[in-house]
Amino acid sequence: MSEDLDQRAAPLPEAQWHALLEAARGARERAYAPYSHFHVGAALLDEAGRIHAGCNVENAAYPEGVCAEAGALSALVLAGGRRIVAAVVVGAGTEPVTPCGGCRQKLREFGAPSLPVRIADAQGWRGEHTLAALLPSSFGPQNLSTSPLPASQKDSGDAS
Ligand SMILES: O=c1ccn([C@H]2C[C@H](O)[C@@H](CO)O2)c(=O)[nH]1
Ligand SMILES: [Zn+2]
Repeated sequence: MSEDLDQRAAPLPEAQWHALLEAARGARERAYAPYSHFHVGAALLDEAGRIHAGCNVENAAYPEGVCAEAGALSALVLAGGRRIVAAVVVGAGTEPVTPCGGCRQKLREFGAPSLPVRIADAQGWRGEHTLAALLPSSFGPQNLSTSPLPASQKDSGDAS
């Protein structure tokens, strides 16, 4: 196993998970969801150890609404991040909120199949999934000859 894969396999310290949870909860409080009333917050840890948060932003033209994960991803890219190391999504109700299909693909652009995605609600953690479990047999940057990823960061589409 390469050093790169070893690093990704190392579990994230709980203190960092907690910081991500707090960032996602804070973002969720800023959600603009007057139509669904379903407030979501997300936080992403990048390769430099920085946390980027986002909330869902709905629109009177319903399909133009943006998910919390997409907002956090934009913040990560704007800050110069290129890798997602860990992700947290915080929803509202009693059912855990996992990222929608579109967001799973968006996360795949900057996250390895081994990316851990934790789900939480007001009570606390509700589960952890790899991106590979959420998006099996995924299509990612490594599938294109124009992939922006260096060889060391490419890994097979479905490995977790
Ligand atoms: O993982 C999810 C699931 C849903 N939503 C948003 C989209 C919409 O604004 C509202 C209801 O689907 O929740 C997110 O932001 N992230
Ligand atoms: Zn989404």
